[in-house]
Amino acid sequence: MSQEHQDPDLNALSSEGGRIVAEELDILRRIQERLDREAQNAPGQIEDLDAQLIELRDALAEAKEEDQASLVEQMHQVAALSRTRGQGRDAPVDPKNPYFGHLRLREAKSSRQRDVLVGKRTLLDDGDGLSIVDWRNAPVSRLYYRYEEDDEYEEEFDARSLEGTVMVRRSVAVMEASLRRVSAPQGTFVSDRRGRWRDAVGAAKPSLEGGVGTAVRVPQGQLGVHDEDDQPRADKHLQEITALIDKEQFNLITQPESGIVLIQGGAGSGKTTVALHRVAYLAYQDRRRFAPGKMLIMVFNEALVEYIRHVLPSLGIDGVPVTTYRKWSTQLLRKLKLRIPISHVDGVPDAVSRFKKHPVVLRMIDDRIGWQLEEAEELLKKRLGERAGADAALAVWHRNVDLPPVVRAERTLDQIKADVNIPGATRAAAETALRTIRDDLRDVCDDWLELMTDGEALRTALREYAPGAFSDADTASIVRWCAAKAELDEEPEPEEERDEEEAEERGEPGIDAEPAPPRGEADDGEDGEGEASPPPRVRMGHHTVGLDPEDDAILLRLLQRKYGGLFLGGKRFEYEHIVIDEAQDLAPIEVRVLLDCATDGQSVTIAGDKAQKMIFDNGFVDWPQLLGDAGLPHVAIQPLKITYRSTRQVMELSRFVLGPLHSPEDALIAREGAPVGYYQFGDTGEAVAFLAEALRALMQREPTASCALVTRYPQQADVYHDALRIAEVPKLRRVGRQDFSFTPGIDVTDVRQVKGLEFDYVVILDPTIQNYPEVVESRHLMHIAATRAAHQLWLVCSGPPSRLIPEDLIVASLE
Ligand SMILES: Nc1ncnc2c1ncn2[C@@H]1O[C@H](COP(=O)(O)OP(=O)(O)OP(=O)(O)O)[C@@H](O)[C@H]1O
Repeated sequence: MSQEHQDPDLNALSSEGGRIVAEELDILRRIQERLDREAQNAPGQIEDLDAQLIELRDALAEAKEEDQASLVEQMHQVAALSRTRGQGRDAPVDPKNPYFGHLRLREAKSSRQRDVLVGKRTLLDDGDGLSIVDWRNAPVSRLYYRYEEDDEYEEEFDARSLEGTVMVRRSVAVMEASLRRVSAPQGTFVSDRRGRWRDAVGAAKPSLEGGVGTAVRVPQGQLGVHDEDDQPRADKHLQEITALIDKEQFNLITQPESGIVLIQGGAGSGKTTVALHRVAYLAYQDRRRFAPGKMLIMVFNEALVEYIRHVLPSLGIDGVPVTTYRKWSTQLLRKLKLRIPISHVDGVPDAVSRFKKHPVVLRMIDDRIGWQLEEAEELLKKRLGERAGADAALAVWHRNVDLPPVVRAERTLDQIKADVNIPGATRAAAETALRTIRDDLRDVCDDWLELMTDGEALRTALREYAPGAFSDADTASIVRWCAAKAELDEEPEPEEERDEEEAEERGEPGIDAEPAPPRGEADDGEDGEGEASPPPRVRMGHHTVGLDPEDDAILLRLLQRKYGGLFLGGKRFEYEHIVIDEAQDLAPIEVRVLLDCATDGQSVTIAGDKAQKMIFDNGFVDWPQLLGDAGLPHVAIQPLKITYRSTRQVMELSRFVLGPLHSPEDALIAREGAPVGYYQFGDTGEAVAFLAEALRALMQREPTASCALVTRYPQQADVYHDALRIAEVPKLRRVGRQDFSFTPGIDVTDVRQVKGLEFDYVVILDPTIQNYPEVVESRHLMHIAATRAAHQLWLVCSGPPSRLIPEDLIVASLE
């Protein structure tokens, strides 16, 4: 593997720069020679890691104290390597891009120096003092992410403390086997393709000290800030940026595996990136527990599914399902085979949707279960009457108080059946009562119907639990809409028809799982009933009744509360880790359902930003309140403070747009960039002419750029798209249904489509007073649109401008 075709030319560097780059070139050469050697000598041969471990352990037993720490660390690496072996994750180090970080450590006890490189795979030290550690191998990589050059470090390795000094800490970029950039505290040095090195002045990386450097100079009216040598990357999916992870991000990624980690941060601060790295980190720590199929990444919309999915393989977590709540809940409910057909109706009135997402529903469910249990007990007492042994039978029921209701009924039934001390007649009476109780408790469809259709109970709950949240008109609309579902006709339909219909609903061939008897339901044979036959499907006249989309979570929650979890094929349906991205847009009940799908220990990562709310009827106000409503009042919030995506200029505008919704105490840390452009026109035609020219020029100058033209409403996007197409703007796409291609070009879309995504350039079309009035919703929406821009933002307005736009920006444009 040769480093460069030509010898590197370091003449343009200072002597210190030259020394640093020469050192890095030498290290890369040594690593590449070793990889070459290993590839030639032992293709496919796997080191005997166990033997190495034993050898190291023996050496440790005899080692002098000053040598122990480094032996322990080596053991750690070998152990890590052997853990990942055979899992398809032991791919060799990629010689084209073997590592991205370099540490030189001097150990306190031995004063010995070693070079530790940080990459995506492990390469053990073969005696020349050079090794590569996997970034996920936390005790070692922590030194890289947490310490600066010249820092003294002290870290625990397997209960031993490792102390020393970080002599060198540099990040390096190796591309196609060539060293192209070295960032050190002394400076950043870059090389062109021909190996000519120079100092990079004003590196663009923002830091906590504040984004320094000068704004990019772009001629007025020109869209695009890149020159020929510095084109944006062509793949517009979320990038793998492990090399760039900062200390705070790393701390979040490496939080202990159990418990909830809440990642809050402004737009573009890396929340999604951190959440995905955390998944990769966990998978590395315990590959069996955190196997891809046992984790779940829940995102806001289909575009985000697509945006994120591509980065999973490079993080080593290919195969982790990425989905949206709606898709997940619908598929799950279908698999659970309730007697309600799981198909959704549109056009739910706003008040109904708001009600069904409101935490009041969680309270209503709890209340209902509470009085169901009271009624159950009454029934049991009544049936037992004054019989001998009635108290003993009741005591069994009481003993099981902590069990989920259905399980409680079943367990009590089983125990009483087996209890020979209770007289036979009493047992028989208890059994009959408990079967009735159990069957009543099991039927969550009934629960759902009654919860949603009992007008009086609804009114009382709204009054009591959400005073002021719903007007009388809202309440009337909720009761009316829900009551329509009370007219359900419970005629069972013929078996055949049901199967056909179900297959049609799914739009996919068979669902693998058998009808899932929730726990305890199947093993009931002894009492002569066997498995319950599926209850009748609910139909209204001849039409199958559709659920409101919000009903999914209600049904799932009912199942969880009744059965103590969701059960498929007799097995608990749960995940070892769940990521919830954009959590501010989920309802507390949805979050609650997800949290209860996590295994014990609740390993969950929640990411979100309250400034990027898009769903305004879910009752979200703030994290403590969401988590409190979802039953988790005490989760620490660790905000990310650095903006990586957008420039300071974009962020300043975005904060202005947020107005009172933005906390002024948050410092703005972002790199410098081009000024935000505001262009005012008399009508759309004029705006289109101006835009067409700018966009044609952009695509010619920067063919790999991505640009989003964002309107407030879809119809407006149609108008602009058609006009720009006629004006022959190249690579123009109308994106209306989340179907972004994540390739260079111009996407004309509306603001609701772009959430969570990133574009090189964003143009907000017609930020007028009508489109963005001074209300909370517009503030959030315009903020989301603006913060999608990585490099430059324009506002192109053909009407009276919104008050959310700073006055001086508008005035300046007129001068
Ligand atoms: N430490 C970092 N160094 C450089 N770039 C970073 C860093 N962390 C994140 N980024 C980049 O910043 C951009 C935004 O990241 P990401 O989408 O994860 O942020 P987010 O907080 O989820 O954004 P939003 O809330 O706006 O959707 C991405 O391009 C990502 O690669």
